[in-house]
Amino acid sequence: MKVGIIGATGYGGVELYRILSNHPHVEECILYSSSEMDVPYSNTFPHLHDLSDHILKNIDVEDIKKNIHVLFLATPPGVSRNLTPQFLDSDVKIIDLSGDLRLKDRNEYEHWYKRPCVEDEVLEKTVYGLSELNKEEIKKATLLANPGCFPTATILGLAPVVQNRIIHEQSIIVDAKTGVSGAGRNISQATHFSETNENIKIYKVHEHQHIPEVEQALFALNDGITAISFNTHLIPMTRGIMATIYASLQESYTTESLLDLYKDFYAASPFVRVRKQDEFPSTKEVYGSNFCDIGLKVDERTGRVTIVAVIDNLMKGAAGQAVQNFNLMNGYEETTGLYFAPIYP
Ligand SMILES: NC(=O)C1=CN([C@@H]2O[C@H](COP(=O)(O)OP(=O)(O)OC[C@H]3O[C@@H](n4cnc5c(N)ncnc54)[C@H](OP(=O)(O)O)[C@@H]3O)[C@@H](O)[C@H]2O)C=CC1
Ligand SMILES: CC(=O)N[C@@H](CCC(=O)OP(=O)(O)O)C(=O)O
Repeated sequence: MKVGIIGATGYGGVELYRILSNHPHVEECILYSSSEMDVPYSNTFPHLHDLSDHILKNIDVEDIKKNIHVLFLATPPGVSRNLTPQFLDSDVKIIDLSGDLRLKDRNEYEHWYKRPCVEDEVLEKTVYGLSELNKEEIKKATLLANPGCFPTATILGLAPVVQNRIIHEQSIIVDAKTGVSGAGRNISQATHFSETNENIKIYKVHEHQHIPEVEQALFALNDGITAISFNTHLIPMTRGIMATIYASLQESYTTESLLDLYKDFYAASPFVRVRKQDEFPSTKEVYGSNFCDIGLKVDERTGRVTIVAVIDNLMKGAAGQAVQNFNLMNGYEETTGLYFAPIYP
């Protein structure tokens, strides 16, 4: 299998390379850049010195069509919208890590991403790639939208109680935190060391582009879902997302019964680990891995449940999940090249 990565010089791209260069079914990994051509990849990433002899290639669509079986787009929003349609007449399977193809309603995309949406033909062919909810569809996909980092943690944290109508659909509040690598490799004032170190900042208040993605996925599980409250915070760490989720219970449930429900719901999902009673996951416990760990506790005083879901934004939130989808799309075991322990401490 020959794979290509466009955006290989970014954080999502180099994480894809880390996994795919050790994947047993990948014979060749070709790396593309729109800004650095014909130079060794290890010039951009010296930590790959002696490990990679790859030379960055120019993005030539016709050449990719001839040489690549699966193409990963680890590119900023707006790039896939232009590139993906050019592959519709080919056999190349596309896995897009950006938000360009995730929303089925083009008006929602244009509202939240503030740019024109891809054409309908592309949206219709695209499968949303959260394997814990739609594995069979993913197996048949040729065009795949890899979920966003916050939506991955939030949807996995909520799916069992939403689908089983255990919570009041209008009561969902998501308080999410992310490490700085979620903003990509480009330098900006918001991610500058002096702005992030010893600091915590809320951002995109009520305006985060992941809100419609979470609502779209939850609505597919339960048509009573309306608008959710969802906010994000930037905190001084490199990797990791924690979504702390609050919702009101329709009836009284014990923590134990909800944990059992989650364990059943995710019994066939190798990358979701439901924690024991009174054990809550931290981001370090999934660092560098493709796991999503979930803990929860019922608050009997308020009739609400607190659910905590953690992921590594570059793994289960991006590259790891993209390879999980790659495995399913190509008939490999879902865990191939991905089932390893987090880096700890
Ligand atoms: N970082 C994260 O945790 C997550 C990111 N994502 C999404 O994944 C995508 C990649 O994110 P991330 O790796 O963090 O971003 P980065 O900014 O780190 O990297 C993006 C790469 O895209 C390439 N690029 C930029 N413009 C173009 C263009 N016009 N055509 C082709 N390539 C281009 C650049 O490489 P070059 O200049 O060499 O072409 C750059 O290295 C984004 O859409 C992001 O929203 C999703 C989930 C989590
Ligand atoms: C820290 C930080 O800025 N994180 C980004 C993550 C977004 C992302 O990954 O973009 P997609 O829309 O392609 O999923 C954010 O909150 O917007």
